[in-house]
Amino acid sequence: MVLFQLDSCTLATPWSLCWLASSAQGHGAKGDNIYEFQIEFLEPVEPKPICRVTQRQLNITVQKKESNWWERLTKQEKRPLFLAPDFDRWLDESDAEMEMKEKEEEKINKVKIESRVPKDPFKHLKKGYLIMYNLVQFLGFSWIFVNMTVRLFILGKDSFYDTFHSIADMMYFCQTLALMEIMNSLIGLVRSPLIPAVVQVFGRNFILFVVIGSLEEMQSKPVVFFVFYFWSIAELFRYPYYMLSCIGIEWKPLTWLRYTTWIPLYPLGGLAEAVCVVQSIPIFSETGKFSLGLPNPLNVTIQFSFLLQIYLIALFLGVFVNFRHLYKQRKQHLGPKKRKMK
Ligand SMILES: CCCCCCCCCCCCC[C@@H](O)CC(=O)SCCNC(=O)CCNC(=O)[C@H](O)C(C)(C)COP(=O)(O)OP(=O)(O)OC[C@H]1O[C@@H](n2cnc3c(N)ncnc32)[C@H](O)[C@@H]1OP(=O)(O)O
Repeated sequence: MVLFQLDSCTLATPWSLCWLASSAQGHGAKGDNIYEFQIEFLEPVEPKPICRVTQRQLNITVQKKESNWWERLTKQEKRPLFLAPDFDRWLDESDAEMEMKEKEEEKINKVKIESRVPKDPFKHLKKGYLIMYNLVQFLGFSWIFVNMTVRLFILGKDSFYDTFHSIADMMYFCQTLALMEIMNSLIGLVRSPLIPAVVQVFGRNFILFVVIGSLEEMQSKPVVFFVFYFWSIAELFRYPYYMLSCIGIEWKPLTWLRYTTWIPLYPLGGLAEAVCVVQSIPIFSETGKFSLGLPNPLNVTIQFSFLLQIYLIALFLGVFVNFRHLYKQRKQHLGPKKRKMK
């Protein structure tokens, strides 16, 4: 390794701007010494080279006065012994021409595509709305998560029993607002397919508003803690990911978290929701709440607890549908990128 301390790096001789003379103090093949070199270029170059000293090397970038092809680098025909080409960055005439052609074609294609796609006059409004929507949801779910975590640390297991009473209002707010996700998908504001969004939002809201919200007996059960906790952890990564994507920023660790945390959380969340439903069945049976007495000669009543048993199957299917959807999304965002065919 050669360590240099750069003393000077100049283009010498005022009568011709063809020289690069450099001198540096450092530790190299001749120990601590002053190392110098001079190059006389074939044609004139710009007078101010860019010098950059890194721990490993000294980079001097010299620009040609006129951008044309030189037959060789130095005026003297024989290449100086200390000079060697860097083939990693080497370009010959045909490489450079190809590169220029590709760039031009890319530019033309971009202009063609842009002129084909009609400009959306509400683009900024839509983006503004999505940023605000994601920000509000992020703040809401962060509040839920922090509140629950702090209560868990302070109260321990006791916090399980009154999760609903301290969190419900914010959860109602966030989950009601989440109905917009169905709307966003329906009007094509975001690229989410409709079915996973419907399954997600209705599935959660059914648990929140009907199974827990309508039965006081359910509200003090510890399972509520787990349902709310699993929901909120996932959203801590999802909404900031969306927010950044709205402004065209991708932060790899966040993308990874958004498309990975659901792997344990989705089955756990689905399981907690199923436990909720199972625990509510005897309560709905006893109270007869939401049971439908149909006006018919046999006097048949459709028990809500029976519908809940059917819902358990739907929940299992819903988890499967969304798990598959999220798996596809993960592959698309984190899987190996497909190379463009030339
Ligand atoms: C009416 C009958 C209903 C019957 C229901 C019956 C049963 C239901 C059972 C339901 C079980 C639910 C269990 C569940 O509640 C358990 C849990 O949630 S546990 C906690 C863990 N959960 C999660 O991690 C899931 C979180 N939720 C989601 O991921 C979404 O809601 C989901 C719809 C599942 C998937 O999202 P999406 O389809 O949107 O995929 P992407 O995130 O990849 O987004 C696709 C592209 O759209 C862009 N996008 C989407 N939304 C936004 C936004 N708000 N702002 C900006 N951009 C957005 C996104 O960037 C992607 O674009 P690109 O591909 O270009 O990157």
